[in-house]
Amino acid sequence: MITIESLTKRYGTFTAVDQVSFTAQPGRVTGFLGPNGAGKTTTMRVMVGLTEPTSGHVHILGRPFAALPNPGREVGVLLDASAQHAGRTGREILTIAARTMGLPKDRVGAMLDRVSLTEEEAGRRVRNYSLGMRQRLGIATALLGDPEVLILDEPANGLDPAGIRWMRDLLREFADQGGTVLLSSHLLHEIEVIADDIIVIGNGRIVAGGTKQELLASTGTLARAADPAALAHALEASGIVTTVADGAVFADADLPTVGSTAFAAGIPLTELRTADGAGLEEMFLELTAESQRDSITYTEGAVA
Ligand SMILES: Nc1ncnc2c1ncn2[C@@H]1O[C@H](COP(=O)(O)OP(=O)(O)OP(=O)(O)O)[C@@H](O)[C@H]1O
Repeated sequence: MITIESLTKRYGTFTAVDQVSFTAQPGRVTGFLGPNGAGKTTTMRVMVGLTEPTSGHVHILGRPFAALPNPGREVGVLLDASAQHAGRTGREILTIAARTMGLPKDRVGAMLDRVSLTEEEAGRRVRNYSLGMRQRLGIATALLGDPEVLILDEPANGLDPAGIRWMRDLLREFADQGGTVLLSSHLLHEIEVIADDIIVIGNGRIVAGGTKQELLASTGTLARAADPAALAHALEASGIVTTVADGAVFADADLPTVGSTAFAAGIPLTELRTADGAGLEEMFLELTAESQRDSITYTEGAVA
């Protein structure tokens, strides 16, 4: 289990991560989705003690990373697959990591098998690896200590569709055995394919969260008004759960209910339609558009 509470990271006056809170549960794959620069890497670096937070806490298996007795055996981390020593072979990298963690040598061969790197590939220097091979090696390193928790930053980068399916199966198996997986991506489709739970971050703030089924549900209504906050407030006052993303209000209610509630509150709508399961996609597309920073509203109750 990973618990992030009110995490904030500022660089000077710039807030890279703003009051981020969420939980990654054991037995589940949690996807951390956000466009480039949203704050995913910064959040993950704070999780594993590489970046000091401005405020807030992260607990992994109930403790801060630095307080874990043998972090390598408890948390498998892949933050940058290209950061491996280019002059060493894949097998050498794993062997050194295994020695550092006090693991038996046969663990190296087992992990190479697990990530489908052949003998010949394991003997090649990493500088000659494709990005996909580096990701596989990075995942082998993360799995080496047989950890309970995996933290993987963009692990599907560079994998072809078959590679993404392979990773989905590997992470599924890991979670089915009770492990906690947190993986980030800037691609909605990748997260849809791999994750059970999805946390969406935009411009440093969490804008949505829940199970994949909840977030991709084909029910719900998208509405727009000149004052989206007032519309969201009126809907919430009628007991309708809403999420606001850059002017679009996603309401967990049918179209007539949203229309009549807005009408009763005297709020003219500029758009009203069934979300058609596109709520998450639409929200995400808007997040990826530029200059959204100050217009995203975090709605209490929309985040797991
Ligand atoms: N050391 C730093 N100093 C100043 N700004 C930083 C620093 N590290 C990150 N940032 C800024 O914080 C923001 C979040 O960056 P981060 O790398 O966490 O985003 P990300 O979601 O991982 O993006 P990507 O998908 O592009 O990797 C960016 O605007 C980035 O430029």
